[in-house]
Amino acid sequence: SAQCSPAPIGTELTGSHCGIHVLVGVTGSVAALKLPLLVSGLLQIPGVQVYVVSTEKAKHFFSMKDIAVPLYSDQDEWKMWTKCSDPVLHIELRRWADLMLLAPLDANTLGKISSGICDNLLTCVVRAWDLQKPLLFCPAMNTAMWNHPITEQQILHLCNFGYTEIPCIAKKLVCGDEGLGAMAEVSTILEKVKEVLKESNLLV
Ligand SMILES: CC(C)(CO)[C@@H](O)C(=O)NCCC(=O)N/C=C\S
Repeated sequence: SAQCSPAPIGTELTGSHCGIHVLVGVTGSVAALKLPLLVSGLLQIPGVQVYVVSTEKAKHFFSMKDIAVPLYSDQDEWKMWTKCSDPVLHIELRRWADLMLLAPLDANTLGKISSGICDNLLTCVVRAWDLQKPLLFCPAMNTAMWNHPITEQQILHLCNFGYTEIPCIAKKLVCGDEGLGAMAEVSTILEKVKEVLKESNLLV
């Protein structure tokens, strides 16, 4: 589809827009260091435009200068909304997105989403998510966290909402532990996104 300049948030009325809008949610796993790689890979899918929503903790793992697309975080919500007639950022973002990709999804945010906690911009977007739109998530956490029984319970909750898991893989983790908990490879994530975009008739 024709390359169209991304309309700034707040001017987006609901209804059709050109391009495929992918919203990447990034949380505080060390796997967030892969965000620049993931974003540039997504931008190579024809017609895809990317916005990023980051938690505060995630920002420790990448540099904003390595992210060539708009990145929103908690303060943007409050900068944009000062009076009732102002746009609400997490609602504008849910309207803008055709697909949401939570990569990496850390243990903390997995827990919040599975129980409906929405105490920051990212979890508010997810809490308001239109379940007719695809939401993919890539768990990433220390092996000991992964092995705790609550992890499987919470992932099952997300799958029951209709979200798609891109399973973690076994690796020697940066903290030296060996085992499950590493985020899926970026190439795997990109293939899954393309597959889902085709299934949703967003990508030909
Ligand atoms: C960072 C990367 C991608 C390097 O290959 C890999 O180790 C990973 O996904 N780790 C995420 C697991 C994690 O958050 N560990 C936190 C403490 S061990």
